[in-house]
Amino acid sequence: MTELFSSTACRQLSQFIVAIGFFHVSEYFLAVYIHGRSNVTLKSLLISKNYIVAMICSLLEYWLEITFLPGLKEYWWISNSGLGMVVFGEIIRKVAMVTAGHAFTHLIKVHHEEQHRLVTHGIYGFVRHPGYCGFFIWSVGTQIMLLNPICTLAFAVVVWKFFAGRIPYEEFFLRQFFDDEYEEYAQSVPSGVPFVK
Ligand SMILES: C[S@@+](CC[C@H](N)C(=O)[O-])C[C@H]1O[C@@H](n2cnc3c(N)ncnc32)[C@H](O)[C@@H]1O
Repeated sequence: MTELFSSTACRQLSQFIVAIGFFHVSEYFLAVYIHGRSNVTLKSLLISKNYIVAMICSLLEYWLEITFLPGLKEYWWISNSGLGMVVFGEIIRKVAMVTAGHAFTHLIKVHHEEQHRLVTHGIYGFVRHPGYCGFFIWSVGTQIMLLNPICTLAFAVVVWKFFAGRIPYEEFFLRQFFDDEYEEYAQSVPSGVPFVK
C-alpha cells in the first residue's frame, strides 16, 4: 500500500492525470474554438461510460502491480517512451483537428453539408485519419507510461477494434459525399491506423 505513495507512483500517476486532463479539456475547448460554443456539447469532452471503466481498470492494474510487483514500475526507459507516445499522439490529434477545422466533428456526418470540403492537405496528406491515429498512439501510450502490460494490450486491441469498425463507416459517407475525389484520395493515402486499409 505504501508503494502507492512512493516517488515512482507519484510521478507516474501525476503524469497520467495530467495527460488525461489535458487531452479532454483541450479537446472540448478546441471544438468550441472551431465550431462555436452553441454548436458544442459536453459530449466533446469524449468521456463515455466504457472509457471511464477502461481508465478505472488501468488504475486498478497499476495499484495491484505497484503493490505486489513494485520492481515492474521501475523500467523508466519504457515509461518515458510511453510519455513520448502520449505527447506525440496528442500533437497528431490536435494538428488533425486544426487542419480539418469545420470538417472535424466529433459525431460522424451522415448528410452532406454544402460547406463540407474534402481535406487532403497538411497532415491529411500523410494519413487519412490522423485524429484516430493520434488517439490510438495516445491511449496505448498512457498504459505504457504506467507500465501496465495487461492494459497496454487491452487498450491496443479495444481501441484498434473501435477504429477498425468506425473507419469503414465514416468512409462510406465520405465516398457518398465526395465520390471519385475520395476514392482517389483513399487509393493514395494510408488510413494511419495499423492494419486498417
Ligand atoms: C472525428 S472526425 C475524424 C476525422 C478523421 N477521421 C481523422 O481521424 O482525422 C469525423 C468527421 O470528419 C469528417 N472527415 C473525415 N475525414 C475527412 C476529410 N479527409 N475531409 C473532410 N472531412 C473529413 C467525417 O465526415 C466525419 O464527420
